[in-house]
Order: sequence, then C-alpha cells, then structure tokens
Amino acid sequence: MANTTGAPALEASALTKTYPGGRGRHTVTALDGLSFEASEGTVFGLLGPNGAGKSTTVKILSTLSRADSGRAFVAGIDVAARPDRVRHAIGFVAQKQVSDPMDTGRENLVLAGRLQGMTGGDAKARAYELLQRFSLEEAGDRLVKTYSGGMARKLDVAIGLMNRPAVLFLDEPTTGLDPEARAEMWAEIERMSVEERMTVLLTTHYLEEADRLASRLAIVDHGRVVASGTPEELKNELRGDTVVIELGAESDAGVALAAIARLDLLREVAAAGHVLRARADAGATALPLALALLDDAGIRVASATVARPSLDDVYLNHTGRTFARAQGEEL
Ligand SMILES: Nc1ncnc2c1ncn2[C@@H]1O[C@H](COP(=O)(O)OP(=O)(O)OP(=O)(O)O)[C@@H](O)[C@H]1O
Repeated sequence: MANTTGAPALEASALTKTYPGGRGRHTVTALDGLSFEASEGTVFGLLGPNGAGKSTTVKILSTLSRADSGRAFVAGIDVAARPDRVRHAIGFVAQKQVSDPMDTGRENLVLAGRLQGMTGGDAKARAYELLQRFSLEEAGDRLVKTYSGGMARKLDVAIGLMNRPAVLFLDEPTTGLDPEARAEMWAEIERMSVEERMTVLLTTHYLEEADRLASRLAIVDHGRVVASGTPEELKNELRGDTVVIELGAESDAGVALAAIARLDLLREVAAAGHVLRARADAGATALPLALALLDDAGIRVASATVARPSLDDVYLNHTGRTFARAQGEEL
C-alpha cells in the first residue's frame, strides 16, 4: 500500500509510555516525549542502548501497544484511530524468531502469507520470490531447525515482507549474529530498501549498523530523542578529533583520568572501563602530551589513536556518557 498523502511515511509525535513497576517497584518511564519523522523509501534508524525505549516505540507504531499520550502515523494513517489499516500497510520483524522450527522455510512463508489474507497461489509465488532473494532457495524445503542463526533471521525478515509492506519494522535485526551473517544481513537490508522502495524503521544498539544502513537516524536515550540527522550531519556537529587511549589491563582508569584532566588541549574526557576518550581541536598535538602525563603518573598504555568523530562521540556529546557505558548500565 503506497503512501499517497504526501505525509512522512512514519511520524511519532511526543509519545509517552509508562509501565507498571510491579511488586511495589516504581513505574518505568519507557517513552518520555519521543518524536521523529521518516521519509518514504528511506531506512530510518533508532539507535540507543538497551532499555532506551526503541522496542516500545516500534510496538506503538506497529499497533502492538498503545501510547499513554502523543500521536503516531504510519503511511499517513493514525495508529490509534485505524490500527486495522496500519496492520495491512506494515511488516514487522520482532527480535525473537517467529518461524516454526518444525516446518520448512517455504511452509513458514506460505502460512504467513495465508494468515495475511493472500490466496494460496499468491502466497506460493511470493514465497518462491523471497527464498530466491534471500539466497534460501536450496534450504527452502528443509526444516527451519536445521538452519544457521543467520538463515533463520533472513527467513524472519522474508516473513515480514510477504505482504509487500509499505513500511517494514526491523527490531534489532542482527543481534546475536556472527560478523559474517551480520554483514550479509546488512547487504540484504540495503538491497531490499532500494528494490522494494520501502520505508524501513530499524532499531539497533550497534553504532556501526546505524552508521552503515540508516540514511537518517535518531539517537534515543531514556525515552527521548537526544539528536537526529544523517550520520554525517551528526558527526559533523562535533569539531576536531577524537583521542582514544586504551590503558593496560592493570592500570587504574581513575588515576589516568586525573593525570590527563589538567591538559587544556583535551576536553570531554571520559573513561569506559580501560578506554579513555577525549576531544581535541588538534588531536595529533594533544596525544603526545597526554601520553607523557600518563607516563609520569606510572600508567601503562596499550594503544592510542586519533580519529575523526564517530557516532560513539555523538552519543557521548549528547548524553554525557559513552555508548558502551550506557549499555553496561542498562544490562
Ligand atoms: N512490558 C514491560 N513491563 C515493564 N517494563 C517494561 C516493559 N517493556 C519494556 N519495559 C521497560 O521500558 C524501558 C524501555 O524498554 P524497551 O524495550 O522499549 O527498550 P529498548 O531500547 O528496545 O531496549 P532493548 O534493546 O533491550 O530491547 C526499559 O526500562 C524496560 O525495562
């Protein structure tokens, strides 16, 4: 179903959602005024650590959950007013496997198509096409329980595509995949968004994945969008270089932080485990001075680099903590 209204393909406006805490615990604020817009035919990324509110957003947009307040539109349709129409316009690939391991890949696809109201003939034809597209044609008639993790994940995505959705929700599509399967999935998502001219909402907690796939992205933290733009725009907001110093395993990060804190050339100095990060207008000048201070303090350094800003630096800049630390806090 194409979006013919000229409205953004996805629009979330000031969404809030709280969950009851249970067993006398405080309520959990999952969304705290979250807003974003995604244009038709693009891959839009929601990037944030575990617990940031990404899945809750996807559940509201895909009609599986209701917001406490705020509004959301998918393909120009109000999700709260017309959930039935939204369901026909979307595909949803959840974090958990949806295919039945005791059926073949083809059987899973045909069943999904039939449940979505396709005729038997149409469902078989679309299943054939998707098995080819995802290089699963040889495995298509094997039970899913014999598939690798990467193959099962591709099948889940294919199931989400059976009804030719205008908008596809991909909730952490590569979590748990090995690097090779992850790279393959990235290539499929890129190809899919171009060939099917679909809008894709991708949630991820991998910075590299957001950088590679999303034409625009929103960084989500504690249920709010703290920054949004193209990955390049977000990185270009930060001037200067990023200095990263990895300390030896026996080194005390607190002592190291104190040692380099007095260097005026460095700003936004932060530690995550044994890795120190800082920003500098001229990283190549600041780094040797920082290393000398660490040496004076008796701190052993395992590696040191100067690089252009990454999305990790963007995250740190907007939230005051590194992405790795935020992940650790929420796990
Ligand atoms: N059904 C629920 N009941 C209670 N709290 C919930 C429920 N679902 C989510 N939460 C809480 O709401 C917050 C946001 O969770 P959400 O799953 O949306 O985050 P996320 O960014 O998708 O994280 P993840 O990457 O781990 O899925 C978290 O603190 C989470 O513990």
